[in-house]
Amino acid sequence: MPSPRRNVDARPLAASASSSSSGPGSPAHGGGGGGGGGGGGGRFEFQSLLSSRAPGLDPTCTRLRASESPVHRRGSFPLAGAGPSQAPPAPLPEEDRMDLNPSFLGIALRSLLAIDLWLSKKLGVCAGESSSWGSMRPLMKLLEISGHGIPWLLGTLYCLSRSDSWAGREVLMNLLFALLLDLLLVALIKGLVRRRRPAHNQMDMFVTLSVDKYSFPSGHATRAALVSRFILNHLVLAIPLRVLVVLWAFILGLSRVMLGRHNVTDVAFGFFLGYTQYSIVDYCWLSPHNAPVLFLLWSQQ
Ligand SMILES: CC(C)=CCC/C(C)=C/COP(=O)(O)O
Repeated sequence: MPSPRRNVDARPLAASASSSSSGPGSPAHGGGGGGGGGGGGGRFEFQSLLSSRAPGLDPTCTRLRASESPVHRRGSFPLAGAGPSQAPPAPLPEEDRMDLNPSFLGIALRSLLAIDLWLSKKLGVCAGESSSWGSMRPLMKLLEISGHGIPWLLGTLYCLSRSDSWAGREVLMNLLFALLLDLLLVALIKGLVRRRRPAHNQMDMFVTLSVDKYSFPSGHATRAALVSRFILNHLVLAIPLRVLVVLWAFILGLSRVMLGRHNVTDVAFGFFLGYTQYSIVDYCWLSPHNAPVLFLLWSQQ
């Protein structure tokens, strides 16, 4: 089991350090302050800086435990002068390490993640009854139902059963296909990514699937983007109604974060995915020409 102490696995460096500039007078020499000390005598602090700058050192020296926060890294390793009698410790397993010199992309992603978590927590103002906007929670939950999969699936099936024109049936059949594709893709990605919902979320949602314990991407956001793009492209609506459809999608996405159900990136990616899903549906548009069996079967119902 990894030690709870925030130690950098820099043990191979000890030998190099003894022959280089590090010593009791070196700035890298910690003297035990700041929690880096422990067994094995004196310890070096801030080894990450030292090892990342020292040329020719073993790159494995620049690694630390993966469970540690990068902002709290604090290196420590036995003093070079601790004596050659100490047996060289076994290296940490690869999966228990993390690069101390992450790429620019790594830094950018970590920063984005930190901003995402911070912003999502700030915006989660309806996460509980006692939250600052807790009184708005019932309204947010109503919005949640307006973007839930069940009313959309049942509503589409109902309209399909009532439709008496081929054109109407074609559009509804494609909406049904779009909704099913959305459920499938979201479940697949949620199952693959397995990002937990924010800690401040109360899991009191109306009918969920097992993958809905995960938050990335937001299924409501994908549906909002998909359905609103579908409606705007296939229903002839007056401008105010078109604006209302776009507003509904946007507010539904925002409400996911306000309810504490999602982080901002879950919703942003959900919008992107829903928008893309519509392009897929449009590309594979089902019609009596390319899917005659489907339409014949339905018309015999
Ligand atoms: C049971 C059916 C048919 C759909 C589940 C819909 C649902 C609960 C999606 C989760 O949405 P979020 O990812 O936005 O929380």
